[in-house]
Amino acid sequence: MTAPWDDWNHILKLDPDKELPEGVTYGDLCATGTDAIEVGGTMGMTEENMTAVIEACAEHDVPLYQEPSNPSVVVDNAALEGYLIPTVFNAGSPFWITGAHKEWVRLEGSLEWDRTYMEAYIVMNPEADVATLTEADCDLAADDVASYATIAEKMFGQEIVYVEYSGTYGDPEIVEAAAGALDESTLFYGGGIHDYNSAYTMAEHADVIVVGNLAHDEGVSAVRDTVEAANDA
Ligand SMILES: CC(C)=CCC/C(C)=C/CC/C(C)=C/CC/C(C)=C/COP(=O)(O)OP(=O)(O)O
Ligand SMILES: O=P(O)(O)OC[C@@H](O)CO
Ligand SMILES: [Mg+2]
Repeated sequence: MTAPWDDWNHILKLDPDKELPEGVTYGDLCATGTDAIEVGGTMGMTEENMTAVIEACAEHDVPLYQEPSNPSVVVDNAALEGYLIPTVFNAGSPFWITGAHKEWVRLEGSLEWDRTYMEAYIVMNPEADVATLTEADCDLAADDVASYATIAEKMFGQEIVYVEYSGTYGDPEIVEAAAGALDESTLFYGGGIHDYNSAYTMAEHADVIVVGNLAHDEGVSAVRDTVEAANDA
């Protein structure tokens, strides 16, 4: 079975609650060579700001995915290739593992299963909004992370495992341990990637690197450097 992310190296994650640097457009960011755009963030998400970013990226030739942080912000938009739905394996409450998902299905009745995909998150930065919201246990050693990756793949059938350091650069040895634990599943890494070298180091271990804040803080050429590193690694 082939999956959309099989040949991705780089994802650009755009946060609808954040501005772009002066003079930078969504079109410029879509043209950086990134393999896919994920629209999402933890705080400040609304249907309106999600839709605005989706529409701004819609006319550009890059696969577009929504990554909703809760069921109430999921938008139905023809420009979307699909939905990447988080589940947080190290969350403090089952709501962020299965509860939000159950509510989504209960409210919707049925979903577009053929374009709904899961991401098994392991949240590692205790300072990140996603960690506080989900009360994640971030006090994890490399063998803990590797074991979460193993159960995600082998016990829960997750096709994507996502080591998430949102806002800070992670420990490459931990990412390496997660990579070593996976046979089939695709490893996403995100957090603190800010230049060619930081991107290259993580892309040596992860299948796909995710770049977020850099787009909002620095802009196009910095993002392009990370795409180049992801493709080189
Ligand atoms: C069932 C549905 C439709 C949704 C549930 C989705 C779940 C379980 C979400 C929990 C994890 C979460 C909030 C994911 C959002 C994506 C993410 C990790 C964004 C990064 O957020 P940060 O960078 O920490 O936050 P800010 O950018 O808002 O500061
Ligand atoms: O914003 P940064 O730190 O690049 O993190 C990217 C992404 O993993 C956030 O969900
Ligand atoms: Mg963020």
